[in-house]
Amino acid sequence: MHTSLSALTTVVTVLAQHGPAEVVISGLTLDSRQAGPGTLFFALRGTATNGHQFIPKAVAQGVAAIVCEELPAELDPNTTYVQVPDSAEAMALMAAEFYGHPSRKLQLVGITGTNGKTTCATMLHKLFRELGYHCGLLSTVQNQIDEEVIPSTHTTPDAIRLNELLARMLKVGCTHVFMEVSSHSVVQHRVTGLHFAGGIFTNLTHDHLDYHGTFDNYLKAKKGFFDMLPKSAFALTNADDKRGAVMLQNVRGRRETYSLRGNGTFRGKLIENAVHGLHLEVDGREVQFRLIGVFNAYNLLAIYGAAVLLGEEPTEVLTVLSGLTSAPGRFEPIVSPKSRITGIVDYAHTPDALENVLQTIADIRQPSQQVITVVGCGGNRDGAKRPVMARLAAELSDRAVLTSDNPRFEDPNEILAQMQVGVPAEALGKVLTITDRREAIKTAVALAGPGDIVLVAGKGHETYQDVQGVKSDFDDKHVLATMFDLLGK
Ligand SMILES: CC(=O)N[C@H]1[C@@H](OP(=O)(O)OP(=O)(O)OC[C@H]2O[C@@H](n3ccc(=O)[nH]c3=O)[C@H](O)[C@@H]2O)O[C@H](CO)[C@@H](O)[C@@H]1O[C@H](C)C(=O)N[C@@H](C)C(=O)N[C@H](CCC(=O)O)C(=O)O
Ligand SMILES: Nc1ncnc2c1ncn2[C@@H]1O[C@H](COP(=O)(O)OP(=O)(O)OP(=O)(O)O)[C@@H](O)[C@H]1O
Ligand SMILES: N[C@H](CCC[C@H](N)C(=O)O)C(=O)O
Ligand SMILES: [Mg+2]
Repeated sequence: MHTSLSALTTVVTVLAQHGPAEVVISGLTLDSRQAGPGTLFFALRGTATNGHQFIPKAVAQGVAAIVCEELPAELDPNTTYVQVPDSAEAMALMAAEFYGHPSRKLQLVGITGTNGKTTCATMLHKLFRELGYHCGLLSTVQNQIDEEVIPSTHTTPDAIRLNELLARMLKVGCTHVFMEVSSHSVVQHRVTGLHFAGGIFTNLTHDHLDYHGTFDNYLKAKKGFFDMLPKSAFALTNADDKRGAVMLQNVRGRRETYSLRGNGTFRGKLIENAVHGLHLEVDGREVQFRLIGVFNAYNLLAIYGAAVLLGEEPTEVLTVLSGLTSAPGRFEPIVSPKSRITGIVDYAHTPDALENVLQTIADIRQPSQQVITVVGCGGNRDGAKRPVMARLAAELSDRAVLTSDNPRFEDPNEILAQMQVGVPAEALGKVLTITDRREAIKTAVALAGPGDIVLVAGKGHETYQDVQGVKSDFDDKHVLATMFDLLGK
């Protein structure tokens, strides 16, 4: 792929330009370590470091051009420098142009919200595959082109990777793409310049306050996605969420809502939430689904609403949707062979998700079943979640084992100390703290009697534990199965 630099600079505000005017660009990068001859290097102001300091390195590696906010004191005469007001924004706009605006030729649907993005995106992808379409998926668990799996490193990729993936999807004949839009991606301009056919809002609760500073900023980031939807797009929001209505304020897209309380465009009514699945009435039709939990009733309504807004036939959508399972690591059961202990692996890593999952278990359990919860909180992430999640685990379970979940560059025992602060005095007796996650799961399984429930929360589909930047193999599902076996359960 080749484009002239001048074709790319037409889509951004250029404050100043130095060096050769006519340059051929054969690739884009935001990382000097990937920069080489023919590439256009974007110097981004990061949170850990400043990409501008790597400009000399990129020049030494022979890049064709540089986009930056500040020009270096010394300019290399053979390199073109383009000064812009915002490198991240320019990168997104230029990446969309470089890859030929694939989003304009696809039905691109973005999903934002604190919880439920992966569930909705993955199930929409499965649904549209079953309906006979070629389609793409961009999600926390993995990216997909039809059934081809492309590993993902972020919930929402950076703007270059994003446009590159969309272009690949378009090239192989995809018509629809379902993607998660994280709050980080909105603030960092990863989705700027994309053309969406629709946006979905799931809910907004506590997460990522370390990054956004305040809840209001977090809301603004999510709202920023709805604000960029074009007039032709649908803006589908959860009418039952406190922030659902805010998301629709002043949007250009068509305003649509879903609700379990009877006041949405798409209406659901909960008939039964049982261990074998949800029984719902959706727009007057009774349907049995395989997913469990009231929170999943919301996800199912959002998926159904989006599919109908994309032009699909409601009855057909419900028929297919009723047979689908959720995304990997979302309320995934694994039953021990002898003692029939139900292990549940779930990606609940926010207070709201943990509360919902524990409430769901409370709704479907038999009185004789004890609930034992294993949970930790990630390092280098929002610290304010820690005491709240420990409190919820202690209050809503019969026993809780607090443990580690990707400590990253933090001391795991310090994270655990912050969690313990949240455990109410009267619940201290039922809470254990075991730093090693494998030992914690083993202890929970050892504590479980026949028929009991062991919830292992926080990591879901993840297959690693990140300690000091080193990711070692760790899979909650696998560890649970191993412990069932080891302990003869
Ligand atoms: C906090 C955050 O979002 N950070 C993202 C951000 O990195 P950063 O701002 O820290 O970058 P930096 O390390 O300061 O570097 C600044 C610039 O210098 C460049 N650089 C750096 C070193 C070098 O030798 N040469 C060089 O050119 C870097 O490539 C970068 O362009 O930009 C990078 C490039 O796009 C991302 O990879 C990185 O994601 C980090 C790894 C991350 O963990 N992000 C998480 C928090 C995240 O984005 N999560 C969301 C939401 C999760 C969810 O709830 O689902 C997601 O969408 O995944
Ligand atoms: N609609 C919902 N409301 C509240 N909690 C939910 C909802 N859907 C899923 N959850 C809970 O949140 C967890 C994460 O769900 P999911 O992966 O779909 O969310 P996400 O928004 O993609 O998360 P992330 O921000 O990590 O990408 C699930 O394992 C479940 O515990
Ligand atoms: N997308 C979320 C995932 C958190 C998952 C949890 N296992 C952790 O590592 O904190 C984040 O990056 O904050
Ligand atoms: Mg996700």
